[in-house]
Amino acid sequence: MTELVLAMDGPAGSGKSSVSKAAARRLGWAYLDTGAAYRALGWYVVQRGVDPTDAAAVIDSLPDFDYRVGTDPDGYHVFVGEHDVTTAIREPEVTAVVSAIARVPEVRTFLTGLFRDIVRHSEKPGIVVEGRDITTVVCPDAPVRILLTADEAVRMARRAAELTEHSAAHVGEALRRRDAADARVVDFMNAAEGVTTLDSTDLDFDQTVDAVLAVVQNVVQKETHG
Ligand SMILES: Nc1ncnc2c1ncn2[C@@H]1O[C@H](COP(=O)(O)OP(=O)(O)OP(=O)(O)O)[C@@H](O)[C@H]1O
Ligand SMILES: Nc1ccn([C@@H]2O[C@H](COP(=O)(O)O)[C@@H](O)[C@H]2O)c(=O)n1
Repeated sequence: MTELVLAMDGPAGSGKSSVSKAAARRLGWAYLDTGAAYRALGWYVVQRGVDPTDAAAVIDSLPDFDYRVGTDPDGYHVFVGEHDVTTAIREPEVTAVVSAIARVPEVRTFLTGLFRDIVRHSEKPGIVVEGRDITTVVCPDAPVRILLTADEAVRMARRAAELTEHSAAHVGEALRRRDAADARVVDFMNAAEGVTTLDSTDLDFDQTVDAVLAVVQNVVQKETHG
């Protein structure tokens, strides 16, 4: 049973996945990427020939959505049924439809239940859970809650630096469009009460991971020494 939850939210490209994974590795904790589930559902409905903007049809797909995700930061795999979709869910075709899936309230309720189950059944001493509504909806009582931000231009530059066949302008525009659509559903640009904002604009990757671990350390010390 997991003792400690580190909840992390932030906009696209802020570093949630990579920083959470590295933090989980350093802490010896589990790691849960919640965006992977929204992406996998997007992949699944497209495979079934369902229009991702047809909310009723998407809801009809939920009972057969057989989703499994690894929580080991070193052995991370995403399955839908027998299909390993770890790579496929990162393709631009899936990224383009995921916000339409994520705005359906029934989808959010279904996946939130699934995330809470995974957290409950994790056997590591702690778990890092990252997404858009983890600090506010999925794990609002987590002892450590962080909003990871970075200036939009910096996030775009980091994304553009990744190997891709698309131009920096295209990558940047897609990121901005997705954030705008997602922000209509959940607020991940402003920290809720009690959530620590960590701005990584002027930090490199290792400094950002160190800053996350410092927040965790702080909370653990307070819990231990009162
Ligand atoms: N502080 C940092 N300095 C430099 N590069 C960083 C930093 N944090 C993250 N990165 C890099 O930025 C890119 C985006 O990070 P990542 O994929 O973790 O973001 P994300 O918030 O999970 O994005 P998305 O929501 O789109 O999945 C990656 O290439 C990552 O290595
Ligand atoms: N808690 C979450 C996590 C993700 N989403 C939606 O999924 C998309 C993909 O997320 P990534 O973190 O992999 O980029 C994201 O754009 C959201 O539409 C969500 O709604 N809530």
